[in-house]
Amino acid sequence: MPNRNLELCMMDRSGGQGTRIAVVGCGYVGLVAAVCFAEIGHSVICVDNDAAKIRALQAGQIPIHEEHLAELLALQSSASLRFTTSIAEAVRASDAVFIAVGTPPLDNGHADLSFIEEVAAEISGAIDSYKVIVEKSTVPVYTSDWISKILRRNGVDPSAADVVSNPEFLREGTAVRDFLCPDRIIVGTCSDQAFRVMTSIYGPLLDGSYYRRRASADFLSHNPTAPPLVRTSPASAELIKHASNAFLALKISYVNTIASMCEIAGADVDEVAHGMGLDRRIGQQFLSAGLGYGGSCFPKDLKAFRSLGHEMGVDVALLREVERINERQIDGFMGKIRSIMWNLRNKKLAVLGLAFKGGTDDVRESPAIKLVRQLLAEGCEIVAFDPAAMTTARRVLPEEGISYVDNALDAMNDADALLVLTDWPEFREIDPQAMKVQLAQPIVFDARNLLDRELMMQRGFTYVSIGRPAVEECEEPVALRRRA
Ligand SMILES: NC(=O)C1=CN([C@@H]2O[C@H](COP(=O)(O)OP(=O)(O)OC[C@H]3O[C@@H](n4cnc5c(N)ncnc54)[C@H](O)[C@@H]3O)[C@@H](O)[C@H]2O)C=CC1
Ligand SMILES: O=C(O)[C@H]1O[C@H](OP(=O)(O)OP(=O)(O)OC[C@H]2O[C@@H](n3ccc(=O)[nH]c3=O)[C@H](O)[C@@H]2O)[C@H](O)[C@@H](O)[C@@H]1O
Repeated sequence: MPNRNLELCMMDRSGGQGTRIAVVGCGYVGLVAAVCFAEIGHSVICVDNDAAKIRALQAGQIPIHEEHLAELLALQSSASLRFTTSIAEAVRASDAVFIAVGTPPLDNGHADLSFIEEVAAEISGAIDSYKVIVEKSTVPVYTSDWISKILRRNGVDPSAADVVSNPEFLREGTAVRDFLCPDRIIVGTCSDQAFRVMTSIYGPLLDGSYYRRRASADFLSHNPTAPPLVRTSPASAELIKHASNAFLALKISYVNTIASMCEIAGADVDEVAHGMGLDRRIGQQFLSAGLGYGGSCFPKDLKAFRSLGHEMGVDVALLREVERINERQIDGFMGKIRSIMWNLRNKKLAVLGLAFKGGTDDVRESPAIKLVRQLLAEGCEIVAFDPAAMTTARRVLPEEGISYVDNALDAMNDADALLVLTDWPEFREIDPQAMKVQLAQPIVFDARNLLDRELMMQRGFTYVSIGRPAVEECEEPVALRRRA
């Protein structure tokens, strides 16, 4: 059967001109989207109301740590990608306007949509020809209806703009690859005209031409395949995004519950998760037990989704339980630290990892930051290292009781124990012998099951991880030192 979407997109791209795109919001999503749209052949203008950020971007500096973003930005010409603080200028210069501003949580759990409203109102004033307004930010169902209402209230003729929901599924740390090689592209719209513009924008991915052009690029996944484009109603598209994030969070809380059972049963959660994940209906991904999920999205999106369900009168106790399990992970890990270290006051602890996950400088809702705060409150002395998140961590952590060093081994120097809190792959490469030389006591708490448990056991460490039997040091009694 002919692929109608593909035909449409090939028709649209026959001139090879690309689409004129504006992206509002130069954050983790907006900036990645803007650079990637330019990379696949469009002419992009990216807007932010943070003038310092725009100045940095105009000078070729990337304000976030994201693999491959800088090299991709450097590949774009000033004609294919430019930056401005003016929404009006960007709207006039484009056919599609992507809104990628933040949607942080309000105190009551709902998403704060005031940035979206502000931007929609500003866009309205600049509409001078037909535009597709694309909701890229994660928003509750019916937000696209509200955006349409805002446009109309600000005098935009209904025939002059269509609002489309096109949720984003990229992950920080692998954002470029995720954006360019997505599992699916969701386009929620009732308008055929808007749908044609969207298929044209994603055309180079849908017809595979972009993958052929960049055949050996290391920022693409190995053997990328053209993603399916799924057309839905706007409401379904909005729900797909929230429901996907909630499901992934649910998987993590589920495996963390299984990890607690493994600890009591003397089983190994990594083995259990592997065995479960081989069932294709379950899958291997998002079954890593640990400190729980963090980041700028899962915690806030779960809250927003639950608040929405509650408002709809739907029983969302399942989602509350996912959150409760997640919140308990930090306390559970604190308990493990106490059970080995006894008193925490004046203990010197080396911390590896502050970001909410490996591969990013983002510390928003980072479980590592939450744990460090608790340790500091209990009187520990912390020496921390993170390959990318030290600057962002300094902004949110207290100044007292914590110092930062430039590499992992320096953090361990004379420490009573090592804590691995973020899954940076390079932490896996640290030589256990070198660790042992540095540490005052060979004690390791691995909150991400990153290190090789067998090896740690062979090398005589006291090694505590998640959902795996603890290895108690047995060569000599642990003589925990206290500092004055
Ligand atoms: N961070 C992630 O991995 C993902 C985030 N999302 C969603 O995308 C949205 C954006 O998230 P992030 O990029 O992480 O946020 P962010 O906070 O990194 O970036 C938002 C940007 O919007 C700018 N902004 C705010 N108000 C503005 C205005 N009136 N005019 C122009 N610029 C304005 C801010 O200055 C900031 O640079 C959120 O809804 C989030 O849930 C979706 C998928 C992945
Ligand atoms: O909406 C969003 O913002 C994004 O949220 C997540 O992406 P991200 O938050 O960047 O990172 P993830 O890789 O999903 O990790 C989230 C948290 O879960 C934790 N996690 C992840 C996987 C796992 O198996 N176990 C686990 O504890 C991570 O350490 C991290 O703290 C989703 O994976 C993206 O699809 C989505 O677009």
